Amino acid sequence: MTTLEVRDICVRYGSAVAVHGATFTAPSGTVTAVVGPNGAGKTSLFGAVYGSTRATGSVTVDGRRVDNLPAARRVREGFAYVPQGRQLFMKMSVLENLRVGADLLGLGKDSVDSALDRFPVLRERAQSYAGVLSGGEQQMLVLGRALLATPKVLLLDEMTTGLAPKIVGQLRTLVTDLAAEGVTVLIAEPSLAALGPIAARGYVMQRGELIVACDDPAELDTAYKQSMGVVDAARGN
Ligand SMILES: Nc1ncnc2c1ncn2[C@@H]1O[C@H](COP(=O)(O)OP(=O)(O)OP(=O)(O)O)[C@@H](O)[C@H]1O
Repeated sequence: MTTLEVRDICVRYGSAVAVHGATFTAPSGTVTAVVGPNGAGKTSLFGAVYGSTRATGSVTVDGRRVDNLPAARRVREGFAYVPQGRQLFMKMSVLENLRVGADLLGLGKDSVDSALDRFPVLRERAQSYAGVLSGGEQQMLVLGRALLATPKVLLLDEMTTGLAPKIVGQLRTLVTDLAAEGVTVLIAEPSLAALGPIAARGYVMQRGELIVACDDPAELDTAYKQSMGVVDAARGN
């Protein structure tokens, strides 16, 4: 069981501060949400946790510091990241995309078979180019690739953007299942509506800071709307 502890993360791009002293905890077996508008700093924060974005502060998994490790080493420590924008090899087949991912991670054929077991639609389309898949199928392929190494900590950046409600429902079920299997899931979305009820807890991010922490999805939704000025802070509706 993996608890992720993130303390005092700062990300700077030149003189601009994108993340300012972000501190949070993500326990295993739960989905922890980070919600905030575009430009709030969610992607920069996730990059800092995964190790692909230069940052200061500490990242600890089950008491072990990993912030001194580059992203490639954090992958070996059980981190996986699904970035925004589905970065796939569009002119390679589904199978080739998974095989390349497995090769990069030094994993065998079994890992590819397990990924295809989890996503039957990808098995059906194994020989299709990634570029001809629907948006939902592409997102499943990116997720399948991220799951090849059976991660302990899974970072999902705007997983549902632009997808049909049916696909969003399937992805929510998958994420809930992964958390139930003990994966520490961290998910960034511009609003809670996309997540539905799957996040047991979460944080509101605004202008580079985590401004509210909530242990309850309804509370998080209200806090987010209040932070955006959508509801009256005093009345909470
Ligand atoms: N590589 C970069 N160089 C300079 N500034 C950047 C870079 N990446 C992000 N920023 C800036 O940092 C701030 C936070 O961006 P970030 O992408 O982390 O936010 P976000 O909440 O993920 O937004 P979005 O949902 O639009 O991706 C923004 O002002 C953005 O313009």
